Amino acid sequence: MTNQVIEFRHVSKQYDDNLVLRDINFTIEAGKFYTLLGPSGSGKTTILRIIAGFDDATSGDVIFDGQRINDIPANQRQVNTVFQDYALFPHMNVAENVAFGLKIKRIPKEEIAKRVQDALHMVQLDGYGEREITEMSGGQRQRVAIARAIVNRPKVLLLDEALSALDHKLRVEMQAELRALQRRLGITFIFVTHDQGEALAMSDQIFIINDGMIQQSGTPVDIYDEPLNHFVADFIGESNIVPGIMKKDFLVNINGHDFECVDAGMKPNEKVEAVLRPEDLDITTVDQGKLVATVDTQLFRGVDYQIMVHDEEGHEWKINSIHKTKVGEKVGITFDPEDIHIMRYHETEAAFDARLDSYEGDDEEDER
Ligand SMILES: Nc1ncnc2c1ncn2[C@@H]1O[C@H](COP(=O)(O)OP(=O)(O)OP(=O)(O)O)[C@@H](O)[C@H]1O
Repeated sequence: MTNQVIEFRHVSKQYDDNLVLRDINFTIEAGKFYTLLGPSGSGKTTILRIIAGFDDATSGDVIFDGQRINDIPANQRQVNTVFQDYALFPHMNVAENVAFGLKIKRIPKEEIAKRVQDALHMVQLDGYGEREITEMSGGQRQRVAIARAIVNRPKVLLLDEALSALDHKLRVEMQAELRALQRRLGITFIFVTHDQGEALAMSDQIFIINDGMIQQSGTPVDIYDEPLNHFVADFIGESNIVPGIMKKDFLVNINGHDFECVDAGMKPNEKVEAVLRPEDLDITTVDQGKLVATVDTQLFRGVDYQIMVHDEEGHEWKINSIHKTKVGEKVGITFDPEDIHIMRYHETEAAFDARLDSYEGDDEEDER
């Protein structure tokens, strides 16, 4: 038996005729940091709400510590949730906010005082108990919300877009702090975000969700280096995704050119997609290049240049390079065989593409 704490078995969720989760299966182990990552409306919050007991699965089993909990009410589950807006009580001070749930459970006063103090210590708010919520900054309120959740000693802490109300600098600080807190507490965190950088930085394990389905699960490095499909390759990091033909093992044809690669096991002449990350491509001279291209735009970004080029067949490439070019200049593009990542081509991904295009048109404000 593993130290598995939550399992979803064939969980689906339907609102009227809208199927928002489609046969979700996963296991969550004790003591790890998980992230549910996906675009707005993909079903992340619905998964959290089903774990918390705020929503029912339409079908399938939700298992917690080996028991089916579909019919167990939220207040009897060993999970707590930190909401995006923190949901603190403005008329109570910090300690009263943290103590609230324990008072309802009629826990003796002395024990409440001790547990509140411990929880505030965990989130580095020692001595702030008497402060009014209105006197706390955004980052401090975030910590109060976490203290209020961990004071119940849950086995699993659910965090729904918990950092999105913070400005960029504070958000990055809180990412590191949350990660450190999870390690100190040793409990499972399940964190929901649509920010891929946040997910890569914080997680032991990421579940990529789109269209009510898990597209891929794995460590941040696995997902970045070995995206399973077009959606994941496009959603995580930046990429050039180009159609290709796998001529034979270790040889792929892209835009009419043959390139050595490190992938094998496809049928001869199988249609594939090749992913090349901009940071794995570089600019060289025309005669040294594996492809010849013309520079369209160049953007200085401090550490490097982001260069857009088009090759002789007219295909666009994005390249991150420390080498400066000139707009209109003819250059060579280089990369190594291991920089080409081959994915099987799935017809259905045309549908993902269409959805992604409409998603990219939204800005973050519209997503909420
Ligand atoms: N109570 C509800 N009634 C009807 N439809 C709902 C309800 N809650 C969510 N949905 C729908 O379920 C789908 C998934 O929503 P969900 O909130 O899980 O997405 P999400 O990935 O968390 O998105 P976001 O990042 O915007 O919060 C959406 O299409 C949403 O409109």
